[in-house]
Amino acid sequence: MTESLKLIAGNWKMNGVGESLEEAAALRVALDAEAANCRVALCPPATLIDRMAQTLGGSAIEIGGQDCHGAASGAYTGSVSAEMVADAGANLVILGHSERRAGFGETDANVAAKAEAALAAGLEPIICVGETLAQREAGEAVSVVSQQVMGSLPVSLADKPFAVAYEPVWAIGTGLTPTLEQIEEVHAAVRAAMIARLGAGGAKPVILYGGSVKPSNAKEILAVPEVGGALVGGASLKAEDFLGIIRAV
Ligand SMILES: O=C[C@H](O)COP(=O)(O)O
Repeated sequence: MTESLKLIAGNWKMNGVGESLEEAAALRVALDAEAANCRVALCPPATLIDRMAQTLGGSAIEIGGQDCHGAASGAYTGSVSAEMVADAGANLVILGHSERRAGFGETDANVAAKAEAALAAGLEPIICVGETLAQREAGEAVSVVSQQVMGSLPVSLADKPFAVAYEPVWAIGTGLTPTLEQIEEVHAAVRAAMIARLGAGGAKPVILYGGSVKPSNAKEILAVPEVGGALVGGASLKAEDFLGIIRAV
């Protein structure tokens, strides 16, 4: 069981232009006035990291990228390296989100390479895993997620700060969530796989839950054993919604 501070991270996905930073500014004002009982992060599109860093500079709110390339530099048109993400002002980076695994063919090995690159750039990776609906219905959720953890976490993470996010694919953006028992079962399996992969280094990092987290369900989900925070999509786009989740910690 981890003693680490919970982490509430907002993944804006491919949403947001400059004026969206007003939501980040509003979040900052609120959290300047009432300190959060947890770590709080916003992960905007890469184009907004720099301006978000200016908007949030000096506040406790952390900033994450949504992806990075596994190579340090080179002929990879359209890609962004971990060093670029860090240089723009982020200290975290989401890796292996199911939308990248499914839409861009990312494998566990790709994700592990990206995690190595993130570590080299001084970024804290948030490594995502999760089963599809077909895999859950086939009774394979625990085995699929455990294999993703084993394959996506490089052993070099053992003594470094990082997080794993369990996001059932079928719960993302659907309004559906697993039962609390299902969340507890998979989080326990993720923890076991982290320890199997990293030894004692797998015991402490937080395991986030992601998938249709909102102010109305955050409290019960965050109270589940081994749920060390949340990776929030849609409900992170508006400061007031995101604050509702932060206040549930
Ligand atoms: O990264 C965030 C997850 O994909 C969850 O998205 P959601 O909260 O919109 O379901």
